[in-house]
Amino acid sequence: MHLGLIGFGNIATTLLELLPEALGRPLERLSVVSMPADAEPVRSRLARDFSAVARAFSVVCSSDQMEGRPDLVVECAGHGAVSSHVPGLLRAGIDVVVVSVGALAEPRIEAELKEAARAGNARLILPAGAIGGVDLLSALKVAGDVKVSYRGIKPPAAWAGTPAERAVDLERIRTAHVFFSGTAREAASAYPRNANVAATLALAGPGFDATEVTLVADPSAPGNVHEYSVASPLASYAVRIENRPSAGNAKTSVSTVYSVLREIRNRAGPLVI
Ligand SMILES: NC(=O)C1=CN([C@@H]2O[C@H](COP(=O)(O)OP(=O)(O)OC[C@H]3O[C@@H](n4cnc5c(N)ncnc54)[C@H](OP(=O)(O)O)[C@@H]3O)[C@@H](O)[C@H]2O)C=CC1
Ligand SMILES: O=C([O-])CC(=O)C(=O)O
Repeated sequence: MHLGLIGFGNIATTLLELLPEALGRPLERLSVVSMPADAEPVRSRLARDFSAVARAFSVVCSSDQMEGRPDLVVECAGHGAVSSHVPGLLRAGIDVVVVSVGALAEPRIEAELKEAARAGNARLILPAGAIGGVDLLSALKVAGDVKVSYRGIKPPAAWAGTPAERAVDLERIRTAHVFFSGTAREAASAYPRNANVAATLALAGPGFDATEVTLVADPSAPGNVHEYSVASPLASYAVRIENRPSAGNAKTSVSTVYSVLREIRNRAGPLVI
């Protein structure tokens, strides 16, 4: 398999630690798209820590410079990287797993990605990411009248550097504070590194403007907690997930990496589950 990776941060590097054992064999090639200033450090890190991951490596600064044709590309860089890199890959017929799902909250980006996938006969794959139960939601949606309400609860440090800082004194709060209530579109746009799951629920379910979102900073949170409920004429259910944050990024739950790994294993192995 030739795997492309856009981004070389927490998700990408944790994924590379897991890949050799998960796949049981090295990739044919790994192509990494990094920011220009990061290219040399990424090359050194690949040679030092990840030589067992692939038989060949390349590091480029733009997705159209990737050597050969990847079988699959994983975007794990952020909302900006989705609009710069993903439409071109899809138009070229390359399937892409987009982890920064919240980028689709911008209607122009959602339309462009769908148009590009159609034009290239490629698939835009949105992983479940830090949550589960998306399969049932996506199935129920077809029958109509599905309602989704989501609550994202993280320790205060995970909200650092976000607009939550204007509503809450993150360093001093002692109890849980709700600092945002609104739609999934508003949440995904304002919290691009923290509310991608709200976008995933919206896309699998009733859409960005009909998905209710509440965001909470809670010093007692047992990790990054995602709670949501689904009501539909066919079934109703509620989910609560207590995720461990990643060592490399408190905002990102480590299970997100395993969700990406699942997409790759489903692609590389004989069984899809
Ligand atoms: N669907 C889901 O459930 C979840 C989705 N996410 C999404 O995944 C993203 C990545 O998470 P994580 O790995 O923890 O974040 P990190 O910040 O650790 O890593 C992101 C990396 O991507 C790099 N990068 C940014 N823009 C580009 C670009 N245009 N081209 C190439 N590289 C780029 C960054 O470089 P630099 O630091 O130099 O800017 C950084 O090294 C998050 O921003 C979020 O959008 C996260 C968690 C859950
Ligand atoms: O990793 C998580 O817990 C969820 C997250 O950051 C997001 O939805 O963007």
